[in-house]
Amino acid sequence: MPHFAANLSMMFTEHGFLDRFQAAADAGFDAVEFQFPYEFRAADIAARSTAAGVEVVLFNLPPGDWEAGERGLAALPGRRAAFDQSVGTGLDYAAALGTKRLHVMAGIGNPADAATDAAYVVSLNHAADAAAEAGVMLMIEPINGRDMPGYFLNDFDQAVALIDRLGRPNIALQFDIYHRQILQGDVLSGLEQLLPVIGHVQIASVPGRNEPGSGELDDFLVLAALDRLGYRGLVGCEYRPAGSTLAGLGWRERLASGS
Ligand SMILES: O=C(O)C(=O)[C@@H](O)CO
Ligand SMILES: [Mg+2]
Repeated sequence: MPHFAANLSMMFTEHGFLDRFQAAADAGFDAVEFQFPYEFRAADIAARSTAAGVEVVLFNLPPGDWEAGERGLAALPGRRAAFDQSVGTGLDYAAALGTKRLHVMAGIGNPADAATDAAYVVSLNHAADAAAEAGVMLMIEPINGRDMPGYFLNDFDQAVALIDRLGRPNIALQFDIYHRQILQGDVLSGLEQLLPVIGHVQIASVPGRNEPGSGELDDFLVLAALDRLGYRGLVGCEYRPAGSTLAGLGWRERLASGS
């Protein structure tokens, strides 16, 4: 059975953010991830994750001005200084929380635009240098255009070609099964082919983005395939519980029992 991390931006939202660490631990998780921790002090988050005994395995770099529509800065030609600053902030939080994986959001932009593509490459190279010094892996994640219209990185082939082109050992693919199924399906072949460049996996049902096992895909078959393929990394539960978080956790027992 894969090693699961509760996504605290989507799960346990019955509690305030800082209380979600203990709630996840009480529900049997020893690892958590979340999207943006930046409205809280890193020291306060570290105190809560340590007290709860959960490892913080992944979060995102600051995404720019979310309210104004920004969804990451890496591919924005005019936002290089802000991107560099976001790398510093993300790495400071990672050091305080003991986190070894950071997701770099690309931003809204046209993948066919040469200046945008060039900005993305320069940004990722810069971030990879800084992250390598800190022993941190950077993740890039294709995101479907229904959830995030106009997102620059919206294709798995595009992401893998970029990882190859950059050739940086600390840049890997965040394979979100939910986005993959919406973007192109063929999930099992994708996992098998891309395993060497996968640094983190996330899961949610499609199309509802709810608990695994509640959508169009046989999520249990996919999770079994991850085991069979030898994936030993984390699987982030990046789903919105259909009801209460605890009531929705029965999928773990169903997975364990194979029913
Ligand atoms: O939307 C997703 O999928 C993510 O992994 C987020 O971190 C991006 O906001
Ligand atoms: Mg994701």
